[in-house]
Amino acid sequence: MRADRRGVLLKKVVSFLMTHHPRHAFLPSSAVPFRFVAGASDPPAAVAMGEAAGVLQKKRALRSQIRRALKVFSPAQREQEDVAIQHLVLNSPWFKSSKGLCAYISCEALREVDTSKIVAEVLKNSDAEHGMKVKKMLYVPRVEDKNSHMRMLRISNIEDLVANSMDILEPSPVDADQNERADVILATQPVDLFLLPGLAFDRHGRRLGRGGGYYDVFLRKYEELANQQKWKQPLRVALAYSVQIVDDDLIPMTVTDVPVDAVVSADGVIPISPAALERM
Ligand SMILES: Nc1nc2c(c(=O)[nH]1)N(C=O)[C@@H](CNc1ccc(C(=O)N[C@@H](CCC(=O)O)C(=O)O)cc1)CN2
Ligand SMILES: Nc1ncnc2c1ncn2[C@@H]1O[C@H](COP(=O)(O)OP(=O)(O)OP(=O)(O)O)[C@@H](O)[C@H]1O
Repeated sequence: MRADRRGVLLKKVVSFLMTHHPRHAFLPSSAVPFRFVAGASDPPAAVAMGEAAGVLQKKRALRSQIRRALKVFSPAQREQEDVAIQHLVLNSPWFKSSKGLCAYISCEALREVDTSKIVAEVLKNSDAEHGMKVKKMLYVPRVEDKNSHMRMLRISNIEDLVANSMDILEPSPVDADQNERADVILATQPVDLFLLPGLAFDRHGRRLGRGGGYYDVFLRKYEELANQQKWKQPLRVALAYSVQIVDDDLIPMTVTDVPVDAVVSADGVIPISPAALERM
């Protein structure tokens, strides 16, 4: 196929997906689900992998800007927002009704929105002593290698976590009885909620992570699994301090970047996708 015709065809496909694909139609950017555009030779690999120099530079600059803003963010304000965000999550119907979730274990040094209260609540509810309550499955990240490979492993106790080389708490691959921990990708039951970290977010669902690609790879993999299994897609909910919510034209999105359905900040929940508008 001639290059110009190929371009027109690609534009048509992209335009169709932007208006017809239910999970991504809300995002007016170049973020098209990877599997829809990764044809035999369309588009060129460099574009498909989204690593154009300009994009990389823009992402790096924005990461530095947000890191600086987080550094000067006052501890009192941070604590107030941590309390408000966790309160919003813990009291929301979509969290209360959740049967299984993947959440990050917040790291103080990275100045991430605190998840300790949420994690404690989920673990408390899955404790045998609280057998009357709804038991939620909790999966948390474990970095396996530097090739953007992260697994989400099930924990049932806060003691299941140990600090890794980056000083982030993560589960050991085996539990106290030397049994392999359940991996959410191999689980027979779906999760319905992801609580996501990141550096910057906008009101259209764009998300900028720390640059490892760990979450983008994982989220895409889980999306494919849910489609294969005919499970409902989990809600992707980002937790953000006020200084992490940026204007709409600042976060560049490429085909591998996965948008979020909603953002929770201290000011409230911002539902973005049709799924979020329906469920939140
Ligand atoms: N709490 C938490 N757990 C997580 C993640 C996360 O973002 N937060 N991850 C999500 O991927 C994975 C780990 N990836 C990470 C990627 C970068 C850094 C980090 O320390 N970044 C420094 C800059 C390092 C550098 O570029 O020299 C930073 O962002 O300040 C940490 C974890 C899995 N677990
Ligand atoms: N599904 C994928 N398949 C292959 N490579 C990917 C995929 N998703 C992201 N990557 C690659 O990972 C690298 C980091 O991507 P990016 O800068 O978007 O990460 P991030 O969103 O900041 O990090 P994270 O996803 O961990 O929060 C890039 O080189 C990107 O092309």
